Amino acid sequence: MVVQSNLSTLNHCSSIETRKPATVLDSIPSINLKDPESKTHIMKACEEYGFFKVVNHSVPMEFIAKLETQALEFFNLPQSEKDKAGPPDPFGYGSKRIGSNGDVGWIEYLLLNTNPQVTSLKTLTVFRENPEIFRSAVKEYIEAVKLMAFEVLELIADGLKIEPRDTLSKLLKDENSDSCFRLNHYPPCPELQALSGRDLVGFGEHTDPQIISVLRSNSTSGLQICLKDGVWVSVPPDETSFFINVGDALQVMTNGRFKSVRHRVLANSHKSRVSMIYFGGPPLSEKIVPLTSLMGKQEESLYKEFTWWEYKTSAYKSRLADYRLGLFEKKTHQVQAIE
Ligand SMILES: C=C1C[C@]23C[C@@]1(O)CC[C@H]2[C@@]12CC[C@H](O)[C@@](C)(C(=O)O1)[C@H]2[C@@H]3C(=O)O
Ligand SMILES: O=C(O)CCC(=O)C(=O)O
Ligand SMILES: [Fe+2]
Repeated sequence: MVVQSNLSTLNHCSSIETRKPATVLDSIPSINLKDPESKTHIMKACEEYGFFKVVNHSVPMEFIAKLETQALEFFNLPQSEKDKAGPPDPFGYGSKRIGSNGDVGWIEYLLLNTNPQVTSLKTLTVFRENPEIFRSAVKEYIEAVKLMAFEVLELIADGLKIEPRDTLSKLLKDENSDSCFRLNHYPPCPELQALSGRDLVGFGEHTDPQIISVLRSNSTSGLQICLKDGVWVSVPPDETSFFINVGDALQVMTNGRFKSVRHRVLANSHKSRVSMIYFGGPPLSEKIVPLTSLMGKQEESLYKEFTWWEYKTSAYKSRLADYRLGLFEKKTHQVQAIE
């Protein structure tokens, strides 16, 4: 990303009016994975926020640090080098444009497929420029984070009293799981101060379409989540912990008991933010339906039946801020919602 130092550059990105300073959410549920009560806390967090922090996890800090160094090494390459790994299709290197439907942000990123059988040519370009070190840093990080995601999904299954307890995690363990991985870099934006009263959007508001996302960032703030009452709150960064987002697919599988969390990232005027996110999705052919054992006797699904492929195809045609699940809700419930 070429960081040009003039205000006209900022006109290409969206800016939003925000209350300054934004409320900082110091009550973010923090789940200690080693706590025997963690499943109860996770349930509350998923129902209240669709979001929580994970501490006392077993992902080695060394893996995290190594990948962050590699990511920065990549993002510090000359623009012409980075462009060789783009444009994203959706995998590969992207700058300022997010997705292919007109969304923009103060960001550059690498989007990678975690399924080694489908590594795209562009991804290979990234690795060829920085051969084995980058590739192995990505691999060891994803492997460790996946284990943590499985553990979290098994605790969720326990909390929901779903049997077997790998009902959810097996969707991510499947060799055909349609998961992906993203390295985001938000360069500092000193001109931001001139946009008095406004904030520059790094990554616009959205929900993640998958089952869960596991996010780790450096110590630069910027992430905000939207609470049930529509208020946006800042999430204090914590470089040693992970943040979990409930995704749209998990909202459907719990028939709306859990809500996917709306979140966004605002640019920072003087510090760069680096984040790494694993998006755990099911195999493309998987039917995304409420889990039978969760449904009450008379309870009906709020959603039409669809496969992950159908949802993902539709999601990737949408704009970031769209309410993607709307197209898959049963009409009767939409009418009820309006009444
Ligand atoms: C604007 C878009 C970018 C996105 C695909 C989409 O059309 C709508 C969903 C977006 C999102 C959000 C979560 C993840 O970052 C992502 C990789 C995903 O699966 O859905 C992105 C997509 C993307 O960047 O291509
Ligand atoms: O970069 C971040 O902290 C969050 C980005 C995000 O929400 C995403 O990539 O889907
Ligand atoms: Fe996201």
